[in-house]
Amino acid sequence: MDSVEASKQAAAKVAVQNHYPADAKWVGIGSGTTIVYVVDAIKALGVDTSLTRFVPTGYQSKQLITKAGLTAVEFDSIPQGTVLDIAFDGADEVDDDLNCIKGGGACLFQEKLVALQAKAFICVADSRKSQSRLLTNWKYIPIEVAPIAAYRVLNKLIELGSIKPAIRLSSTAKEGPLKTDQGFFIIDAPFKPLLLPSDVKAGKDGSGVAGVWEVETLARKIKAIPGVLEVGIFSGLTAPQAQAVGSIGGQKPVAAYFGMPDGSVSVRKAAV
Ligand SMILES: O=C[C@H](O)[C@H](O)[C@H](O)COP(=O)(O)O
Repeated sequence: MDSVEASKQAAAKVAVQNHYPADAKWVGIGSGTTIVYVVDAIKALGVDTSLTRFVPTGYQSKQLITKAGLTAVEFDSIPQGTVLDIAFDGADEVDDDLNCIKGGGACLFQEKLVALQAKAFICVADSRKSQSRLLTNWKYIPIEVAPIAAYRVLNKLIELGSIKPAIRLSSTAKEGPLKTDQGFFIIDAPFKPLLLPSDVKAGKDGSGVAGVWEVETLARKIKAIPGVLEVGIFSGLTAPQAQAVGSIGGQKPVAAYFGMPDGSVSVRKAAV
């Protein structure tokens, strides 16, 4: 196993040890390469999972759960009003405020539903994903769009300052756009690095002038374009912060675990 994979594995182990509730009834399982180590770590805990239902965030995630001998229940089959005890997922980039970019593997819509439905979302990643501001190392925002609206959305993104947004193509031999689990397209939209609210308070203009945006402002602008199903920015509140203001669900993780090159694990926690 190379050092990046080893760091993902180390982060997954610590995250699961710290957050997996022994009596969990409902657990969200994200998508990507890092989440594989989260499922391994849950199995390694040795707790009784016979009554636990694992909620996938797409095809790959469902296969992962099933192959591990765990019970998968798709999001549209969970009883109305059910709150997941916990949700684990990876990320493409995480900033100082725990805003995330997700969707590098084209699974962002179901991932957002699952994160929003959980009492807490825990992010697990390797050190490359930890950056002070979004779009530092990772260069684009994945956006899931209705195919019929894709070209119009591309133009609206250019109006917002995106630099050469593009419809993501299939990586298989079959030519044409990649299709998500919903049968939608993904547009990858590069933008300049995003600002935090603290940058704006400090006097930086995050209103999109010169194409420079504050993270939540840009997320809302993109989400408001007709034809956009979901945007791969997870921002705003964590679930406990949302609950404190009488709302259900938050998009941001309560904690992000990063596996470091030296084998250690670094944790970034949200303010309560
Ligand atoms: O669409 C994919 C998801 O958002 C993933 O969680 C994200 O891309 C991180 O994936 P990985 O763990 O493979 O870096």
